[in-house]
Amino acid sequence: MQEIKGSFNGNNLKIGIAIARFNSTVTSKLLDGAVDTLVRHGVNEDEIQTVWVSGAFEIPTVAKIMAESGKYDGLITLGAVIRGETSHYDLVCKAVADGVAKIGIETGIPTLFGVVTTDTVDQAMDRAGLKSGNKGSECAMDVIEMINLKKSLV
Ligand SMILES: Nc1c(NC[C@H](O)[C@H](O)[C@H](O)CO)[nH]c(=O)[nH]c1=O
Ligand SMILES: CC(=O)[C@@H](O)COP(=O)(O)O
Repeated sequence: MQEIKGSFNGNNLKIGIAIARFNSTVTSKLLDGAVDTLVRHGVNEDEIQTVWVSGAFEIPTVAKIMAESGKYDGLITLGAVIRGETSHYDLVCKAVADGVAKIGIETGIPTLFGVVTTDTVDQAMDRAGLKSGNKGSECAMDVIEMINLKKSLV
């Protein structure tokens, strides 16, 4: 049986990050985790470009532009959608998840979903480096693996 696996070697990779300012106390920690993990796996920090948008809802638009630019081997999207009093949470979450998912499929550029969607601030913070890990760091590992997996498949 032949197994094809992606390595976690980030050397010479160009990574784009689309990140929301909304809940920046959380998203900035996601970014720190992502950049730290990318660099620790060989990505040159000068080859990481971060693009800030207002809120998570704007992420798919910018990420699609980045994917189609040809400048990046892979993308990470980072945001924090925290439930409020209305149904807005559900609409934003679905729009962002659906939008980000299409980017990788439509463009072939590995695009990771690093948007935490939580009921409380504590849950979001827990996933930005506290007891539940750092979603940004997880996406950094996974985008490197996906890029290298793609290289071995095409
Ligand atoms: N409530 C949250 C938002 N809301 C803003 C939207 O993302 C969007 O910017 C606005 O609807 C204008 O298009 N955004 C988050 O990232 N997190 C939230 O909790
Ligand atoms: C995720 C959201 O859009 C939400 O935080 C907005 O809060 P609210 O539903 O109370 O307007």
